[in-house]
Amino acid sequence: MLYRFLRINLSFSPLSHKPFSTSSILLAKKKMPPKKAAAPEKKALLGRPSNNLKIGIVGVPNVGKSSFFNVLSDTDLGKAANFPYATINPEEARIPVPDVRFDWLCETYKPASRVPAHLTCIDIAGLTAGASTGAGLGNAFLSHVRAVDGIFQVVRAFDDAEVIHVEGDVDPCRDMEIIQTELRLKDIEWVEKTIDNMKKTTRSLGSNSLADKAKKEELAIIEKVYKVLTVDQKDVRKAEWNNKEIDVVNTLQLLTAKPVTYLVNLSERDFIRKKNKWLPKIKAWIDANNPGDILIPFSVALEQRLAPLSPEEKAEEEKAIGATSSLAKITHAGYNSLDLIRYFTCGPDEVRAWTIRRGTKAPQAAGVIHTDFENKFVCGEIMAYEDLKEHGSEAAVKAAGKLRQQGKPYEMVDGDIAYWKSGA
Ligand SMILES: Nc1ncnc2c1ncn2[C@@H]1O[C@H](COP(=O)(O)OP(=O)(O)OP(=O)(O)O)[C@@H](O)[C@H]1O
Ligand SMILES: [Mg+2]
Repeated sequence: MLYRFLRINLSFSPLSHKPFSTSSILLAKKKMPPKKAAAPEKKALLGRPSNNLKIGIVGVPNVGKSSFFNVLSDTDLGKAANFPYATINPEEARIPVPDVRFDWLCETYKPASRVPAHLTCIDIAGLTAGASTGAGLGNAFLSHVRAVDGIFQVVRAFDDAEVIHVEGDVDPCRDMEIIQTELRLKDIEWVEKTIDNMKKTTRSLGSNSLADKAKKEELAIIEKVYKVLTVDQKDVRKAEWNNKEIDVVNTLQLLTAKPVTYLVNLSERDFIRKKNKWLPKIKAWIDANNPGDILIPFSVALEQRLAPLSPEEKAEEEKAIGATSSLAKITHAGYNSLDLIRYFTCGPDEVRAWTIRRGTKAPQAAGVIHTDFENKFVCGEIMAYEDLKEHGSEAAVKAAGKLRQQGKPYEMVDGDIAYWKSGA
Protein backbone atom coordinates (compact mmCIF):
# COMPACT_ATOMS: atom_id res chain seq x y z
CA MET A 1 0.00 0.00 0.00
CA LEU A 2 1.37 3.31 -1.02
CA TYR A 3 -0.98 5.67 0.77
CA ARG A 4 1.61 6.60 3.41
CA PHE A 5 3.96 7.79 0.74
CA LEU A 6 1.33 9.64 -1.24
CA ARG A 7 0.21 11.58 1.83
CA ILE A 8 0.31 15.15 0.57
CA ASN A 9 0.76 17.68 3.28
CA LEU A 10 -0.76 20.87 1.95
CA SER A 11 0.21 22.82 5.06
CA PHE A 12 3.86 22.19 4.32
CA SER A 13 5.68 24.59 2.13
CA PRO A 14 9.44 24.96 1.91
CA LEU A 15 8.84 28.73 1.94
CA SER A 16 6.70 28.85 5.09
CA HIS A 17 9.40 30.44 7.27
CA LYS A 18 8.88 33.62 9.25
CA PRO A 19 9.07 36.47 6.75
CA PHE A 20 12.38 38.40 6.86
CA SER A 21 12.27 42.03 7.94
CA THR A 22 14.30 44.49 5.82
CA SER A 23 16.60 45.19 8.76
CA SER A 24 17.42 41.55 9.26
CA ILE A 25 18.41 41.32 5.60
CA LEU A 26 20.68 44.39 5.96
CA LEU A 27 22.18 42.92 9.10
CA ALA A 28 22.78 39.69 7.27
CA LYS A 29 24.52 41.60 4.52
CA LYS A 30 26.88 43.36 6.94
CA LYS A 31 27.84 40.14 8.67
CA MET A 32 28.53 38.07 5.58
CA PRO A 33 30.72 35.17 6.66
CA PRO A 34 34.06 34.79 4.89
CA LYS A 35 33.83 32.79 1.69
CA LYS A 36 34.20 29.10 2.36
CA ALA A 37 36.56 27.05 0.22
CA ALA A 38 34.60 25.06 -2.35
CA ALA A 39 33.62 21.61 -1.08
CA PRO A 40 35.79 18.88 -2.60
CA GLU A 41 34.20 17.25 -5.63
CA LYS A 42 32.29 14.07 -4.75
CA LYS A 43 33.99 10.96 -6.05
CA ALA A 44 31.93 9.30 -8.77
CA LEU A 45 31.36 5.55 -8.53
CA LEU A 46 32.71 3.01 -10.98
CA GLY A 47 29.97 0.94 -12.58
CA ARG A 48 26.49 1.26 -14.03
CA PRO A 49 24.56 4.22 -12.61
CA SER A 50 21.55 2.16 -11.52
CA ASN A 51 19.87 0.99 -8.34
CA ASN A 52 19.17 -2.40 -9.86
CA LEU A 53 22.61 -3.99 -9.77
CA LYS A 54 23.48 -7.67 -10.09
CA ILE A 55 26.30 -9.85 -8.87
CA GLY A 56 27.54 -12.84 -10.88
CA ILE A 57 29.17 -16.04 -9.61
CA VAL A 58 32.37 -16.58 -11.59
CA GLY A 59 35.20 -19.13 -11.43
CA VAL A 60 36.86 -22.01 -13.25
CA PRO A 61 34.58 -25.01 -13.96
CA ASN A 62 33.39 -27.47 -11.33
CA VAL A 63 34.46 -25.55 -8.21
CA GLY A 64 31.04 -25.35 -6.53
CA LYS A 65 29.51 -22.20 -8.09
CA SER A 66 26.05 -23.64 -8.74
CA SER A 67 25.99 -25.55 -5.46
CA PHE A 68 26.78 -22.26 -3.71
CA PHE A 69 24.12 -20.43 -5.76
CA ASN A 70 21.52 -23.01 -4.70
CA VAL A 71 22.24 -22.79 -0.97
CA LEU A 72 22.46 -18.99 -1.15
CA SER A 73 19.16 -18.63 -3.00
CA ASP A 74 17.46 -21.56 -1.25
CA THR A 75 16.45 -22.89 -4.68
CA ASP A 76 17.54 -25.66 -7.01
CA LEU A 77 17.72 -23.35 -10.04
CA GLY A 78 21.51 -23.80 -10.39
CA LYS A 79 22.66 -26.79 -12.45
CA ALA A 80 25.00 -28.37 -9.91
CA ALA A 81 26.76 -31.60 -10.91
CA ASN A 82 30.15 -33.24 -10.60
CA PHE A 83 31.37 -32.51 -14.13
CA PRO A 84 32.74 -29.35 -15.77
CA TYR A 85 30.34 -27.09 -17.73
CA ALA A 86 27.26 -28.40 -15.97
CA THR A 87 26.10 -24.78 -16.13
CA ILE A 88 25.63 -23.24 -19.58
CA ASN A 89 22.84 -20.68 -19.28
CA PRO A 90 22.87 -18.12 -16.48
CA GLU A 91 20.27 -18.47 -13.71
CA GLU A 92 19.08 -15.55 -11.64
CA ALA A 93 17.73 -15.36 -8.07
CA ARG A 94 16.96 -12.59 -5.58
CA ILE A 95 18.65 -13.16 -2.23
CA PRO A 96 17.12 -11.47 0.85
CA VAL A 97 19.75 -9.38 2.66
CA PRO A 98 19.63 -10.21 6.37
CA ASP A 99 19.24 -7.04 8.46
CA VAL A 100 18.55 -6.78 12.20
CA ARG A 101 17.15 -3.27 11.61
CA PHE A 102 14.53 -4.63 9.22
CA ASP A 103 13.63 -7.38 11.72
CA TRP A 104 13.22 -4.82 14.51
CA LEU A 105 11.04 -2.57 12.32
CA CYS A 106 8.80 -5.54 11.45
CA GLU A 107 8.48 -6.39 15.14
CA THR A 108 7.63 -2.78 15.98
CA TYR A 109 5.11 -2.05 13.19
CA LYS A 110 3.75 -5.59 12.86
CA PRO A 111 2.89 -4.90 9.21
CA ALA A 112 0.72 -7.02 6.97
CA SER A 113 3.51 -7.23 4.39
CA ARG A 114 7.29 -7.41 4.88
CA VAL A 115 9.75 -6.89 2.04
CA PRO A 116 13.47 -6.98 2.89
CA ALA A 117 16.28 -5.70 0.66
CA HIS A 118 17.48 -8.11 -2.01
CA LEU A 119 20.72 -8.85 -3.78
CA THR A 120 20.24 -10.12 -7.33
CA CYS A 121 22.62 -12.96 -7.95
CA ILE A 122 23.42 -14.82 -11.17
CA ASP A 123 25.00 -18.25 -11.59
CA ILE A 124 27.40 -18.16 -14.54
CA ALA A 125 29.17 -20.95 -16.45
CA GLY A 126 32.79 -21.85 -15.65
CA LEU A 127 35.59 -20.00 -17.45
CA THR A 128 38.71 -21.84 -18.61
CA ALA A 129 42.11 -20.70 -19.89
CA GLY A 130 41.56 -19.46 -23.45
CA ALA A 131 37.96 -18.29 -22.80
CA SER A 132 38.86 -14.78 -24.03
CA THR A 133 39.87 -16.16 -27.42
CA GLY A 134 36.67 -18.17 -27.65
CA ALA A 135 37.79 -21.55 -26.24
CA GLY A 136 34.72 -23.63 -25.44
CA LEU A 137 31.87 -21.20 -25.16
CA GLY A 138 34.27 -18.63 -23.68
CA ASN A 139 32.91 -15.62 -25.51
CA ALA A 140 29.31 -16.39 -24.61
CA PHE A 141 30.26 -16.99 -20.97
CA LEU A 142 32.29 -13.76 -20.81
CA SER A 143 29.27 -11.87 -22.17
CA HIS A 144 27.34 -13.19 -19.15
CA VAL A 145 30.05 -11.69 -16.92
CA ARG A 146 29.74 -8.38 -18.82
CA ALA A 147 26.03 -8.27 -17.95
CA VAL A 148 26.63 -8.24 -14.17
CA ASP A 149 27.90 -5.40 -12.00
CA GLY A 150 30.01 -7.26 -9.47
CA ILE A 151 31.67 -10.65 -9.12
CA PHE A 152 31.57 -13.38 -6.49
CA GLN A 153 34.62 -15.38 -7.49
CA VAL A 154 34.43 -18.95 -6.18
CA VAL A 155 37.90 -20.41 -5.64
CA ARG A 156 38.33 -24.12 -4.96
CA ALA A 157 40.58 -24.97 -2.01
CA PHE A 158 38.99 -28.30 -1.04
CA ASP A 159 40.69 -31.57 -1.79
CA ASP A 160 38.39 -34.28 -3.05
CA ALA A 161 39.64 -36.84 -5.52
CA GLU A 162 36.02 -37.49 -6.53
CA VAL A 163 35.51 -33.93 -7.77
CA ILE A 164 37.20 -33.39 -11.16
CA HIS A 165 39.41 -30.32 -11.63
CA VAL A 166 39.74 -29.21 -15.25
CA GLU A 167 43.41 -28.34 -14.69
CA GLY A 168 44.17 -31.77 -13.21
CA ASP A 169 44.89 -30.71 -9.63
CA VAL A 170 43.82 -28.22 -6.96
CA ASP A 171 45.75 -24.93 -7.11
CA PRO A 172 43.66 -21.88 -6.19
CA CYS A 173 46.32 -19.26 -7.08
CA ARG A 174 46.68 -20.71 -10.59
CA ASP A 175 42.86 -20.65 -10.92
CA MET A 176 42.70 -17.00 -9.77
CA GLU A 177 45.44 -16.18 -12.27
CA ILE A 178 43.44 -17.89 -15.06
CA ILE A 179 40.28 -15.88 -14.34
CA GLN A 180 42.18 -12.61 -13.99
CA THR A 181 44.06 -13.21 -17.26
CA GLU A 182 40.91 -14.08 -19.21
CA LEU A 183 38.99 -11.04 -17.94
CA ARG A 184 41.95 -8.76 -18.65
CA LEU A 185 42.56 -10.16 -22.13
CA LYS A 186 38.89 -9.62 -22.99
CA ASP A 187 39.11 -6.03 -21.71
CA ILE A 188 42.29 -5.41 -23.72
CA GLU A 189 40.60 -6.70 -26.89
CA TRP A 190 37.51 -4.55 -26.18
CA VAL A 191 39.57 -1.40 -25.51
CA GLU A 192 41.74 -1.97 -28.61
CA LYS A 193 38.61 -2.19 -30.75
CA THR A 194 37.18 0.97 -29.17
CA ILE A 195 40.43 2.90 -29.76
CA ASP A 196 40.58 1.77 -33.41
CA ASN A 197 36.98 2.83 -34.03
CA MET A 198 37.48 6.17 -32.31
CA LYS A 199 40.61 6.93 -34.29
CA LYS A 200 38.68 6.38 -37.51
CA THR A 201 35.85 8.72 -36.50
CA THR A 202 38.08 11.48 -35.04
CA ARG A 203 40.05 11.59 -38.29
CA SER A 204 36.87 12.40 -40.19
CA LEU A 205 35.97 15.33 -37.87
CA GLY A 206 37.29 18.87 -38.38
CA SER A 207 40.45 19.18 -36.28
CA ASN A 208 39.27 22.24 -34.32
CA SER A 209 35.65 21.38 -33.82
CA LEU A 210 34.35 21.11 -30.26
CA ALA A 211 33.12 17.58 -30.95
CA ASP A 212 36.60 16.64 -32.10
CA LYS A 213 38.17 18.10 -28.96
CA ALA A 214 35.78 16.13 -26.71
CA LYS A 215 36.45 12.96 -28.71
CA LYS A 216 40.20 13.46 -28.37
CA GLU A 217 39.87 13.84 -24.61
CA GLU A 218 37.79 10.68 -24.47
CA LEU A 219 40.35 8.87 -26.58
CA ALA A 220 43.16 9.95 -24.24
CA ILE A 221 41.23 8.48 -21.29
CA ILE A 222 40.63 5.20 -23.13
CA GLU A 223 44.33 5.06 -23.98
CA LYS A 224 45.05 5.44 -20.26
CA VAL A 225 42.73 2.46 -19.61
CA TYR A 226 44.73 0.51 -22.20
CA LYS A 227 47.99 1.40 -20.44
CA VAL A 228 46.60 0.29 -17.05
CA LEU A 229 45.68 -3.10 -18.50
CA THR A 230 48.80 -3.69 -20.58
CA VAL A 231 51.81 -1.74 -19.25
CA ASP A 232 50.78 -1.56 -15.56
CA GLN A 233 49.09 -4.99 -15.79
CA LYS A 234 46.37 -3.96 -13.36
CA ASP A 235 42.66 -4.51 -13.20
CA VAL A 236 40.81 -1.33 -14.14
CA ARG A 237 39.17 -1.06 -10.70
CA LYS A 238 42.61 -0.89 -9.07
CA ALA A 239 43.78 2.27 -10.89
CA GLU A 240 43.20 5.86 -9.75
CA TRP A 241 40.52 7.64 -11.78
CA ASN A 242 39.10 11.15 -11.57
CA ASN A 243 35.38 11.77 -12.12
CA LYS A 244 35.73 12.65 -15.77
CA GLU A 245 37.69 9.46 -16.37
CA ILE A 246 35.14 7.41 -14.44
CA ASP A 247 32.36 8.69 -16.74
CA VAL A 248 34.29 7.36 -19.74
CA VAL A 249 35.37 4.11 -18.03
CA ASN A 250 31.71 3.43 -17.16
CA THR A 251 30.69 3.60 -20.83
CA LEU A 252 33.10 0.73 -21.60
CA GLN A 253 31.49 -1.80 -19.20
CA LEU A 254 34.85 -3.45 -18.58
CA LEU A 255 35.08 -6.82 -16.86
CA THR A 256 38.02 -5.84 -14.64
CA ALA A 257 36.25 -2.67 -13.47
CA LYS A 258 33.70 -4.77 -11.57
CA PRO A 259 34.27 -5.29 -7.83
CA VAL A 260 35.39 -8.81 -6.88
CA THR A 261 34.71 -10.71 -3.64
CA TYR A 262 36.82 -13.88 -3.41
CA LEU A 263 34.91 -16.81 -1.89
CA VAL A 264 37.25 -19.63 -0.97
CA ASN A 265 35.43 -22.95 -0.96
CA LEU A 266 36.92 -25.24 1.72
CA SER A 267 36.12 -28.73 2.91
CA GLU A 268 33.80 -28.75 5.90
CA ARG A 269 36.64 -30.03 8.10
CA ASP A 270 39.04 -27.21 7.12
CA PHE A 271 36.36 -24.58 7.55
CA ILE A 272 35.49 -25.78 11.05
CA ARG A 273 39.13 -26.00 12.17
CA LYS A 274 39.85 -22.65 10.41
CA LYS A 275 42.91 -24.08 8.72
CA ASN A 276 43.76 -24.73 5.09
CA LYS A 277 47.18 -24.87 3.43
CA TRP A 278 46.07 -22.65 0.54
CA LEU A 279 44.54 -19.80 2.51
CA PRO A 280 47.79 -17.89 3.31
CA LYS A 281 48.85 -18.22 -0.36
CA ILE A 282 45.46 -16.97 -1.59
CA LYS A 283 45.66 -13.99 0.79
CA ALA A 284 49.20 -13.21 -0.43
CA TRP A 285 48.04 -13.47 -4.07
CA ILE A 286 45.20 -10.99 -3.46
CA ASP A 287 47.52 -8.59 -1.58
CA ALA A 288 50.01 -8.69 -4.45
CA ASN A 289 47.54 -8.56 -7.35
CA ASN A 290 44.35 -6.89 -6.15
CA PRO A 291 45.04 -5.33 -2.76
CA GLY A 292 41.93 -4.45 -0.81
CA ASP A 293 39.66 -7.06 -2.36
CA ILE A 294 37.63 -9.04 0.15
CA LEU A 295 38.39 -12.72 0.86
CA ILE A 296 35.78 -14.89 2.58
CA PRO A 297 36.53 -18.53 3.39
CA PHE A 298 33.42 -20.73 3.46
CA SER A 299 32.38 -24.29 2.77
CA VAL A 300 29.71 -25.22 0.25
CA ALA A 301 29.65 -28.71 1.81
CA LEU A 302 28.82 -27.30 5.27
CA GLU A 303 26.26 -24.84 3.86
CA GLN A 304 24.55 -27.72 2.07
CA ARG A 305 24.33 -29.62 5.33
CA LEU A 306 22.96 -26.64 7.29
CA ALA A 307 20.47 -25.50 4.61
CA PRO A 308 17.63 -28.00 5.26
CA LEU A 309 17.73 -27.54 9.07
CA SER A 310 15.15 -25.49 10.98
CA PRO A 311 16.53 -22.27 12.58
CA GLU A 312 16.66 -24.02 15.99
CA GLU A 313 18.39 -27.12 14.62
CA LYS A 314 20.81 -24.94 12.69
CA ALA A 315 21.73 -22.89 15.79
CA GLU A 316 22.25 -26.13 17.74
CA GLU A 317 24.47 -27.60 15.01
CA GLU A 318 26.50 -24.40 14.67
CA LYS A 319 27.08 -24.44 18.41
CA ALA A 320 28.11 -28.10 18.33
CA ILE A 321 30.68 -27.62 15.56
CA GLY A 322 31.88 -24.19 16.75
CA ALA A 323 31.37 -22.57 13.35
CA THR A 324 28.57 -20.64 11.70
CA SER A 325 27.13 -20.37 8.20
CA SER A 326 28.87 -17.77 6.00
CA LEU A 327 25.90 -16.99 3.76
CA ALA A 328 24.78 -13.80 5.56
CA LYS A 329 28.35 -12.47 5.57
CA ILE A 330 28.74 -13.24 1.86
CA THR A 331 25.42 -11.57 0.97
CA HIS A 332 26.42 -8.42 2.89
CA ALA A 333 29.85 -8.36 1.27
CA GLY A 334 28.31 -8.60 -2.22
CA TYR A 335 25.72 -5.89 -1.48
CA ASN A 336 28.40 -3.56 -0.07
CA SER A 337 30.80 -4.25 -2.93
CA LEU A 338 28.18 -2.77 -5.29
CA ASP A 339 27.97 0.37 -3.11
CA LEU A 340 24.36 -0.38 -2.28
CA ILE A 341 22.57 0.99 0.78
CA ARG A 342 18.92 0.81 1.84
CA TYR A 343 16.26 3.00 3.30
CA PHE A 344 12.99 1.88 4.83
CA THR A 345 9.33 2.78 4.50
CA CYS A 346 7.29 1.74 7.51
CA GLY A 347 3.61 1.52 8.33
CA PRO A 348 0.94 -0.93 9.42
CA ASP A 349 0.48 -2.17 5.84
CA GLU A 350 4.07 -2.69 4.91
CA VAL A 351 7.62 -2.47 6.17
CA ARG A 352 9.92 -2.44 3.20
CA ALA A 353 13.61 -1.91 2.45
CA TRP A 354 14.47 -0.07 -0.77
CA THR A 355 17.87 -0.55 -2.32
CA ILE A 356 19.68 2.49 -3.72
CA ARG A 357 23.26 3.30 -4.59
CA ARG A 358 25.45 5.18 -2.11
CA GLY A 359 25.23 8.91 -2.91
CA THR A 360 21.60 8.81 -4.15
CA LYS A 361 19.66 12.03 -3.52
CA ALA A 362 16.18 12.07 -1.98
CA PRO A 363 14.14 12.52 -5.22
CA GLN A 364 15.87 9.60 -6.96
CA ALA A 365 15.51 7.48 -3.83
CA ALA A 366 11.76 8.24 -3.84
CA GLY A 367 11.73 7.41 -7.57
CA VAL A 368 12.72 3.81 -6.78
CA ILE A 369 9.18 3.39 -5.38
CA HIS A 370 7.41 5.24 -8.17
CA THR A 371 8.63 7.61 -10.88
CA ASP A 372 5.88 10.08 -9.85
CA PHE A 373 7.51 10.44 -6.44
CA GLU A 374 10.64 11.64 -8.20
CA ASN A 375 8.96 13.76 -10.87
CA LYS A 376 6.58 15.48 -8.41
CA PHE A 377 8.94 15.38 -5.43
CA VAL A 378 8.14 17.87 -2.68
CA CYS A 379 10.19 16.64 0.26
CA GLY A 380 10.84 13.69 2.51
CA GLU A 381 10.10 13.36 6.22
CA ILE A 382 13.12 11.42 7.34
CA MET A 383 14.33 9.90 10.58
CA ALA A 384 17.31 7.69 11.28
CA TYR A 385 16.64 4.09 12.27
CA GLU A 386 18.89 4.61 15.31
CA ASP A 387 16.69 7.51 16.50
CA LEU A 388 13.50 5.47 16.15
CA LYS A 389 15.09 2.62 18.06
CA GLU A 390 16.32 4.99 20.80
CA HIS A 391 13.04 6.90 21.21
CA GLY A 392 10.68 3.98 20.59
CA SER A 393 8.02 5.66 18.44
CA GLU A 394 7.64 8.09 15.54
CA ALA A 395 5.88 10.58 17.87
CA ALA A 396 8.78 10.46 20.34
CA VAL A 397 11.31 10.98 17.53
CA LYS A 398 9.27 13.99 16.39
CA ALA A 399 9.04 15.36 19.94
CA ALA A 400 12.83 15.07 20.23
CA GLY A 401 13.14 17.20 17.07
CA LYS A 402 14.77 14.39 15.14
CA LEU A 403 12.18 14.00 12.39
CA ARG A 404 13.70 16.03 9.58
CA GLN A 405 12.13 17.53 6.50
CA GLN A 406 14.60 17.03 3.67
CA GLY A 407 14.49 18.61 0.24
CA LYS A 408 15.89 17.73 -3.16
CA PRO A 409 19.62 18.10 -2.31
CA TYR A 410 19.47 15.61 0.59
CA GLU A 411 21.74 12.59 0.16
CA MET A 412 20.23 9.43 1.62
CA VAL A 413 21.97 7.69 4.53
CA ASP A 414 21.87 3.91 5.02
CA GLY A 415 19.07 3.12 7.49
CA ASP A 416 16.97 6.24 6.89
CA ILE A 417 13.23 5.81 7.35
CA ALA A 418 11.37 7.96 4.84
CA TYR A 419 7.87 9.28 4.15
CA TRP A 420 7.79 10.94 0.79
CA LYS A 421 5.58 13.89 -0.02
CA SER A 422 4.84 14.44 -3.64
CA GLY A 423 2.70 16.97 -5.49
CA ALA A 424 -0.63 16.05 -6.96
N1 LIG B 1 33.37 -27.76 -0.39
C1 LIG B 1 33.15 -28.81 -1.17
N2 LIG B 1 33.61 -30.05 -0.80
C2 LIG B 1 33.37 -31.10 -1.57
N3 LIG B 1 32.71 -31.07 -2.74
C3 LIG B 1 32.25 -29.89 -3.17
C4 LIG B 1 32.44 -28.70 -2.41
N4 LIG B 1 31.89 -27.68 -3.09
C5 LIG B 1 31.36 -28.21 -4.22
N5 LIG B 1 31.57 -29.53 -4.28
C6 LIG B 1 31.19 -30.46 -5.37
O1 LIG B 1 31.76 -29.99 -6.59
C7 LIG B 1 30.97 -30.43 -7.70
C8 LIG B 1 30.76 -29.31 -8.68
O2 LIG B 1 29.81 -28.42 -8.16
P1 LIG B 1 29.01 -27.35 -9.03
O3 LIG B 1 28.24 -28.00 -10.12
O4 LIG B 1 28.27 -26.53 -8.05
O5 LIG B 1 30.24 -26.54 -9.66
P2 LIG B 1 30.23 -25.35 -10.72
O6 LIG B 1 31.39 -24.52 -10.36
O7 LIG B 1 28.90 -24.73 -10.80
O8 LIG B 1 30.53 -26.15 -12.06
P3 LIG B 1 30.30 -25.67 -13.60
O9 LIG B 1 31.41 -24.76 -13.90
O10 LIG B 1 30.39 -26.97 -14.33
O11 LIG B 1 28.95 -25.06 -13.71
C9 LIG B 1 29.69 -30.99 -7.10
O12 LIG B 1 29.79 -32.40 -7.10
C10 LIG B 1 29.71 -30.45 -5.66
O13 LIG B 1 29.02 -31.28 -4.78
MG1 LIG C 1 27.65 -24.43 -12.38
